[in-house]
Amino acid sequence: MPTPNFAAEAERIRQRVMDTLLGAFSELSEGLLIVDREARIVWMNEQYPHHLNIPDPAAVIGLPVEDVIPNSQMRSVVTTGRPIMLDIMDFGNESFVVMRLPVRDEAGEIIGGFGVVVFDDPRQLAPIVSRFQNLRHELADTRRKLDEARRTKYSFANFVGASPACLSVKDQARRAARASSPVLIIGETGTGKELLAQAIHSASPRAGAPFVAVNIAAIPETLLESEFFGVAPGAYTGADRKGRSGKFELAQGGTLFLDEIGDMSPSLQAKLLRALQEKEIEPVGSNRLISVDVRIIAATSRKLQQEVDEGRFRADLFYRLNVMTLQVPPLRERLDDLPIIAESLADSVARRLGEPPRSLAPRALAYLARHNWPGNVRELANVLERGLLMSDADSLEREDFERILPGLEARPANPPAGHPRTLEEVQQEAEREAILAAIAAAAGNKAQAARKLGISRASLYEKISALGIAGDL
Ligand SMILES: Nc1ncnc2c1ncn2[C@@H]1O[C@H](COP(=O)(O)OP(=O)(O)OP(=O)(O)O)[C@@H](O)[C@H]1O
Repeated sequence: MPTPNFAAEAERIRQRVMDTLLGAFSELSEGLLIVDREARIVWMNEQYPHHLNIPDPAAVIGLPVEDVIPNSQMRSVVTTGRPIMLDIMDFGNESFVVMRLPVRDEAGEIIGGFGVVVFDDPRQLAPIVSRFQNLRHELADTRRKLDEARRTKYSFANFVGASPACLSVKDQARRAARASSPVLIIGETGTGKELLAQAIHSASPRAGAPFVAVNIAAIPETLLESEFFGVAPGAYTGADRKGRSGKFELAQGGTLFLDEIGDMSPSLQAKLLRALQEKEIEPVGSNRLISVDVRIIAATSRKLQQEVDEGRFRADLFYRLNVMTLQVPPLRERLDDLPIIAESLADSVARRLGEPPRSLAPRALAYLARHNWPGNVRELANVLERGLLMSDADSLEREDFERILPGLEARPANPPAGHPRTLEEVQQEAEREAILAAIAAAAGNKAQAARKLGISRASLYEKISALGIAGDL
């Protein structure tokens, strides 16, 4: 229990601190500043003008604080009434550690605020300041990389191919670039859907604004809504505490590419439809609507019309997205394009690997044309990269690819599109394609592929052996 003596002494000390604190700060601190409730400078201690390179201290009285200290946060303190207990403030080449507090009158009304430079010599705080500066540099670097990533890499020139099917897709894509309505790109995995989406964006009037891609199949369902619409400050604890912009906001003025739209859950489909109709989004945990001006390009490797017919995809969203539709043919249906795509990919892969360029022997190309290419152009790029790494010769030969894709000579050459086949052949081909595509999409994980296909792992293995596709995996 404090004695009466102690209580009196404590009160005396408290009173003295209250009376002299500001004076002590003023003497000890290299900077003390007082502003009124409009954030105009009311007073500064003697030392501060020297640090701020102010020749005539009297001349700054009455000026808005930012006119004198551009990075000052005093206005926020007097507007919100919230103190900023510790902050690093930059001024020219110097960094000060500062504390800012609001000042209230007897009735509790804010009448102004004061800011104190707690440390003016960053050397005293070298470890903290250098960590802060490193973090800031890392942040600037990450922002720059993000901006680069949001710029498109591809234009129509990168979509290689001269087959009638390819030329027709490119032609439609060019037309889509001139329009502003949504685009739906349908095609198997690796056929170049994202490449086309980027090319459309780069040739559109939105080219100067961001291109933001979201792969719906790659993001857990529980995170998709916040990924799309953002999070309001305070809605979550932890890393999202401060709030975060969603992909819609990040794509403001530009294009949002929604890959694997067929994988979207019904509840998110409803929210996406609302966002497209109203041109407004509501971040998670907020009741504020944000206007968005975003062009949607959606892509799917599923038969979306069938998903609609079977009730898995909303018809109204489908019609909204299906305004301009591009059907990208699989590689096996435009084998005429294989040599020119392979040449172009071999060059770019060699450049990326720092390898000398190689040619592709005609027999090698003929051998590659026998493959079914369930992973399409992406798979072709991967096979060429492996071929390049395995051989030092100037020209890649059929034998190089026999090692990577064994057993193709035993298989009949791919029939030209439209070649009549028996129903059994068609069924087997469809199963073969679905299985290879599912395994490619699951990056070789058979359990995951079986789940996607809706069959057990055992029956997946049975089918792989019955269809003779083990060599393709
Ligand atoms: N016609 C083409 N010419 C040159 N490169 C192509 C072509 N089509 C696709 N590619 C290349 O193949 C790779 C896969 O393309 P992309 O990612 O656009 O396919 P996707 O259809 O979006 O695949 P997924 O559905 O799996 O996301 C990329 O490296 C792309 O540059």
